[in-house]
Amino acid sequence: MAATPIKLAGAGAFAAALAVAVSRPRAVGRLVRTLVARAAGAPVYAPLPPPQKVKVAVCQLHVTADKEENLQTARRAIENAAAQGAKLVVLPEMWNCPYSNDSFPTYAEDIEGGASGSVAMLSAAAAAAGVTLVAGSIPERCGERLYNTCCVFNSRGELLAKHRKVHLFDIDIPGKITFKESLTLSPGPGPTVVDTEAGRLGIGICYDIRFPELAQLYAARGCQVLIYPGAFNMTTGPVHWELLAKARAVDNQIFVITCSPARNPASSYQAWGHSTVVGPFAEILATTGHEPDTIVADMDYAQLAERRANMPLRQQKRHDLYELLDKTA
Ligand SMILES: NC(=O)CCC(=O)C(=O)O
Repeated sequence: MAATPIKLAGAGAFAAALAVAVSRPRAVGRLVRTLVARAAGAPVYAPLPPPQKVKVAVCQLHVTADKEENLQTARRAIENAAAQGAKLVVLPEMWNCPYSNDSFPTYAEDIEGGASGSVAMLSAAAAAAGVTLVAGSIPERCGERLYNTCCVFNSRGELLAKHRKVHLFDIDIPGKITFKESLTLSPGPGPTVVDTEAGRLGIGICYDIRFPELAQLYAARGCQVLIYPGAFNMTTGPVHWELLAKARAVDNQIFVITCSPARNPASSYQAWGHSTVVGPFAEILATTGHEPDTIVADMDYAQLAERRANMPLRQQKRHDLYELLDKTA
């Protein structure tokens, strides 16, 4: 006797689930993908935090061959950013050493081992300033390999995540610029999404910005900001640096931050500079030239929903014609 109502309730629930599945196939697809990812042990991200405003400071640092000096410069910049009210602070690519294959092995540090002077300073500085710190990048040594690695700290100085540059900068424009990071560095294993007090961040390093799929993947995972510490050069910088930041922003209707070292005439690699904060309508919120500088911008995450409602690109995508395939979810 007791079995009948249970069976009926089961049939009712099945019918209801079938009705939802038929009327909302995409929602069901998302649910299935989430369950599969969870079963495979992949990280499953919480829904977006409520809209909030975040003041970001982007520190375009003067980088020299003197590592101690670079550490002090970075620490002062973090303090200065916090004094201006920033809750999120961003540093440039390779801020603790000259950007060169000769330097990477010499300046590399073992991040996991905890012996790293740069990481100890960054952790202490983030905690003292009470900021979320996207700490640019430094050369990381891990066993036999070197990586171009960005560490992210919370406001207690805890290391939240590490992004190892996924796309290595190997280019040859004869007579202009030739660089081959792969001579010394290994590519990182995949994308890095970090939930922080300053929002959900997707991290890329410099050349990573040229690959739109990585940015799309971050947007699909609910990132509010894409952050690219980078050191473009005097050939590609003038034509591509701002264009790429705006392109990633407008394609994904998302905030984009780029942070470069300042140009140093004494350096073998001349960085383009021009660190920039871009809004989700591809509008420049803050930018600078090539000198050492800290720029500050207010990001209002409510604008993400607003821009996406005004121009509903996500809903208008033709999923029947093309689809982003996230192989790491
Ligand atoms: N450090 C880099 O990845 C430089 C990338 C760059 O300059 C480019 O044009 O791309």
